[in-house]
Amino acid sequence: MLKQAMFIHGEWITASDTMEVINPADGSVLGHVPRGGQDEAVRAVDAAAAAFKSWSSLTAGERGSLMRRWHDLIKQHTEELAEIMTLEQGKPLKEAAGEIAYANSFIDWYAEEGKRIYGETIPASAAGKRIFVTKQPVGVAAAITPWNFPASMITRKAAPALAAGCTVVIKPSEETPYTALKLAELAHEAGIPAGVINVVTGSAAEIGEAWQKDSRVRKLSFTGSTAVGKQLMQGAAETLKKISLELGGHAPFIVTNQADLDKAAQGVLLSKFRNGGQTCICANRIYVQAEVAEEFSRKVTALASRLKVGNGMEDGIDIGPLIHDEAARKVRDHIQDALRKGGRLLTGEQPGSNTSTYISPTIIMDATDDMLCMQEETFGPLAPITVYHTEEEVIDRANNSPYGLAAYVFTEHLGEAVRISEALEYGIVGINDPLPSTAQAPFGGFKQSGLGREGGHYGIEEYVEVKYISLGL
Ligand SMILES: NC(=O)C1=CN([C@@H]2O[C@H](COP(=O)(O)OP(=O)(O)OC[C@H]3O[C@@H](n4cnc5c(N)ncnc54)[C@H](O)[C@@H]3O)[C@@H](O)[C@H]2O)C=CC1
Ligand SMILES: O=C(O)[C@H](O)CS(=O)(=O)O
Repeated sequence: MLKQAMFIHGEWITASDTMEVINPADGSVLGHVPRGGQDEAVRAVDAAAAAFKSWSSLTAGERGSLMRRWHDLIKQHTEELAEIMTLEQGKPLKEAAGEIAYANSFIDWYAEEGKRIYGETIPASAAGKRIFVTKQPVGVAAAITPWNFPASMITRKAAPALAAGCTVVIKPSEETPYTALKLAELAHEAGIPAGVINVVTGSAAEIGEAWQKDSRVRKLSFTGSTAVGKQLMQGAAETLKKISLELGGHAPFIVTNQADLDKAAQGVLLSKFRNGGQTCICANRIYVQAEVAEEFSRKVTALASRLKVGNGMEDGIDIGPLIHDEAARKVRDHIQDALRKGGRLLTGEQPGSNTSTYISPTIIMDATDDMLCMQEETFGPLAPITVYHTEEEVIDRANNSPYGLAAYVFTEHLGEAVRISEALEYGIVGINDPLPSTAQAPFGGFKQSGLGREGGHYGIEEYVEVKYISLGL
């Protein structure tokens, strides 16, 4: 089930130098994948460059049909893919199966969208000329992806790339390579030609550097931390690649005194504790209007305290382990800092009570803006709640962040919803919706949360070049 090899030009490549893949549920070794480096990175670009001409020469319909077969195989293998994901990433099986469906929805959507990469004609200002605008695939696209969504962060890049006629080289996170390798195996089984999809495992720095320097790589798409994103952007500048960056977030979650408090409390549960809080768009700062603060905090605490934490392979688990000890340590640091600065623990992790990768959903009331959790992304199951008084105040506090990925506002008042959502400096705003992500909509952030969009017709534009043809008659 777990491929212990890289996938380049339709072949499984092993190596004597390998990297351990750890099961976050118990720290056991799941297997070993090749520690690829510069040579393997270049070999993958060789394969993708060699396959580009034939792949881009297919019609969009022919590429779409092959993508449809890939989609159908992924659907048939959902159970196996979900098990692989839970073993290497930790999320509960039901959530992993949900991610497989979400990942597959990008293949489904872009198998069709490739047929709608329209150009245009423009009335020429000069007599005897005709102006045509066409769109062509950029070429070899490199995708570097994170561990928190091991399937969907790959297909959110590979699907539009393939549909547009590009070929791809993929480096999954060293924490979660097996999901990516299984997706590549199924693509091969679907008949997607050798070299169109290549997966390289190994040294992130070496592989990343090789792809940044390689002029044949015309597009770099990255999902991960803002720090690494900035580094890749600098490297991509050397050969002026097109770049898409989906980076960190620090989402404000606003509950006004006009909110349906049951809906808002459920919204916190879905936004904050999905994937154990290890998502870039989960609620990080909860702002509740003073008049409803106590009632709301009681509701959300009652819901959160019922969530079951444990090994994602077991039935009935709502929150699995965090990805590794370092991630768990950061969450505990945020909890202890908040309590030291006057936060009130409503439910969850008592400081010093636990050092494992399992952290109970934790809610802290009376949060203040000087707390670490109110300034930097926690990436774990901690929900700090702070009170606000006026609409102007909450908009200013919500926007006071270097991040601008997702934000949420819960209110039943239409005018309030429109005013606040328009004033929020975020690329994604959920109004009474804690789960906005979907294949047909543009996902991406303002400020230091990234560049470009993934999903929807915006997402395929990232993989084409616009060509203007001027015809003199
Ligand atoms: N905006 C979004 O959609 C998402 C943002 N993130 C952000 O990423 C962070 C958590 O994910 P991580 O995987 O730990 O992020 P990370 O940035 O450490 O790693 C992401 C990917 O980049 C690779 N990488 C790391 N250093 C590299 C280098 N020097 N050159 C080339 N590749 C390199 C890693 O191997 C991995 O494949 C959080 O900050 C989270 O907010 C994560 C997922 C989605
Ligand atoms: O990496 C992430 O956190 C994802 O982009 C969030 S989502 O697309 O699964 O909502």
